[in-house]
Amino acid sequence: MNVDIGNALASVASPGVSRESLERLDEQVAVAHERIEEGMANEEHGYEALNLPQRTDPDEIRATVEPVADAEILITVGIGGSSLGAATITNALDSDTETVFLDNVDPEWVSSHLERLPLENAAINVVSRSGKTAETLANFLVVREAFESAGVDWTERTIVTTGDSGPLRDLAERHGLPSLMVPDGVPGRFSALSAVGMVAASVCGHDLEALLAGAAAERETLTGSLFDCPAYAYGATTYALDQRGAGVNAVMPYAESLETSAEWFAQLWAESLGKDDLGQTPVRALGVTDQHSQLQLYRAGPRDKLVTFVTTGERPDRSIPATDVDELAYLGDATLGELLEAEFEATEASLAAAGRPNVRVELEAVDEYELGGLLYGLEAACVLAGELYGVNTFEQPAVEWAKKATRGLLGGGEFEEADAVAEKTELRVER
Ligand SMILES: O=P(O)(O)OC[C@H]1O[C@](O)(CO)[C@@H](O)[C@@H]1O
Repeated sequence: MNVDIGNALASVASPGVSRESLERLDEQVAVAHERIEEGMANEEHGYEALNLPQRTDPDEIRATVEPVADAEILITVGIGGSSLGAATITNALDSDTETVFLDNVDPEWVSSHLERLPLENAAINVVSRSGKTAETLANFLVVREAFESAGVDWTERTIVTTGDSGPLRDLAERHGLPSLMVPDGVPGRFSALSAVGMVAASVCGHDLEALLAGAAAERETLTGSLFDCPAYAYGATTYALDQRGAGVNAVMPYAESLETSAEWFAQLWAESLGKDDLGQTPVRALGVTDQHSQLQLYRAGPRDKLVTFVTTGERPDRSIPATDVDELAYLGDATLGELLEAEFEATEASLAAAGRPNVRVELEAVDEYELGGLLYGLEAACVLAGELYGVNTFEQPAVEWAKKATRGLLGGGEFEEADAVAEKTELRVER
């Protein structure tokens, strides 16, 4: 990926970061880079994620998924990092395999999928690093029952990716299910380039080697200066802007195929950096659509935002039929792709003209190589930002309270805070 941070400089935007500030910050980037390299060399928890390009084994993944390689439909049961990486990859690329991601326990939504899908042509990709996430296990039990009701032997259609212990590992061993390991030291939101994200990619027929090659090429760009490394330029610029008041980061890919990548980024950024009262709020946006939804706020609302555009280079285009409608004469013989590109450039210029900081993350295409580079590059940017914030990038303790309260409310274990949930303050305004 390439990064253009020009529209985030103080000379054009407020909040903005001066070139001199970035040069001073570059000294911290160099120190942070040393720490990152040390963490990678020592295979330390979290930093290990940046070693995935050489750790992940495509042959092992392909061999494991071979029993379901013919699936016309792949149902992935997981949540957070155990779903979003796989969804980012498979939603970005064309495949003959239909993918469904059950990453919520909305009964109507789960039932609507299971009732419409021909389960005899489907496979189950159940993913959980801990192997005990309530939503994933609950949905898996529901999906398994649906397969049984349809007379389909789920044990012949299920791939498991989990840690070396826990309920899901036990289930895989008990039923002799094909399984893969979630690599040690890799938090879920950093695991897209492991089996966690690549089992689905493999079943969909995508080029695993190209995904890893793109990531490996991005790994090679990690140097001690933000001026030589796109990932560090992005991580350092977002940090510097947050320090100057841009507490919101709206990620706006100009491609439907990359919409899920903004959802994946939201977890990566929020769960890694949102600690000790610090962190930048990710917003999922989409170009051109959110020009008609959120752009008003981005251009004229509070000066508390960075907009991260993601552009995609040349892609298949489609012509717009000629028209005699006078108001549309400006379209001329433009294509849809040319219209989208013009809208992106106009929106980028609109924010710059209004002094609103924005950064362009550029892909050359939407293919496995570029996707691997994007995933890796944004992960490296996040690790750098975490070093600059001084937070523990790779843990997420704040999510545990609600999990324990949920178990308490369902009677699944002693949890004094469950009473606090029951005693919540109310001021109901009823119709
Ligand atoms: O892969 P698991 O263990 O099911 O966890 C799913 C998700 O839940 C979290 O642990 C947060 O609760 C995320 O960090 C993780 O990606």
